[in-house]
Amino acid sequence: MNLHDRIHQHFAASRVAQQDTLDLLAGNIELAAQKLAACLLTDGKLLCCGNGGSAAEAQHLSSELLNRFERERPGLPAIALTCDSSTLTSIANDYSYDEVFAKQVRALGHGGDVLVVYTTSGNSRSILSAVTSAHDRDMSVVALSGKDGGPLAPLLRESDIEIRVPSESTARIQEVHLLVTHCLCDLVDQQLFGE
Ligand SMILES: O=C(CO)[C@@H](O)[C@H](O)[C@H](O)[C@H](O)COP(=O)(O)O
Ligand SMILES: [Zn+2]
Repeated sequence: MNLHDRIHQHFAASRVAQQDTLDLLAGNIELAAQKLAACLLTDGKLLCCGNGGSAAEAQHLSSELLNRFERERPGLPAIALTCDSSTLTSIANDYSYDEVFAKQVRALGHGGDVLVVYTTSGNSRSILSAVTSAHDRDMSVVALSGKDGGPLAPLLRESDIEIRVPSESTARIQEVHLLVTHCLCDLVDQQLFGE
């Protein structure tokens, strides 16, 4: 296939992944936005994490909340657990990489906070540990995932929300995660600050 055709193929596949996700998961996205707004309205905060491209997505969400999304409004409390290299390297060095987010969740998380995890596979052990720590702290979880949900899916509780993008492609899942993230930001602003 030539380069031009490959570009068309990428855009077409991304559109399909977006539409499939809308058809399947609009209700879950709405529920997740309601959970995040309820958390923020009761003085809770969001802790966000992911690996690789998903680390960038976690930081994208926290920065839209801490700073602003599309309108002028006060900053909202969200922390990306992916940013402090001293903390990340020391936890990985002294314990294991699997603990890099979980230890921060145990230190920073309180009941009523929400952990937002991004993982395209549901396989990343650092994410599984973070979810277990969040449950230990009486936090609930919003999981943006994909593929078959991996071992993350059965770990989630009834009160958690999974937004599992129906695709097998890491790149496509990440692209849809970003769109879902922007939806969540807009729906949070709408619930907290109105039109
Ligand atoms: O961005 C990409 C590929 O698009 C990669 O960096 C990818 O995020 C990394 O391989 C991650 O470690 C994958 O983790 P996960 O999504 O399976 O939890
Ligand atoms: Zn990527």
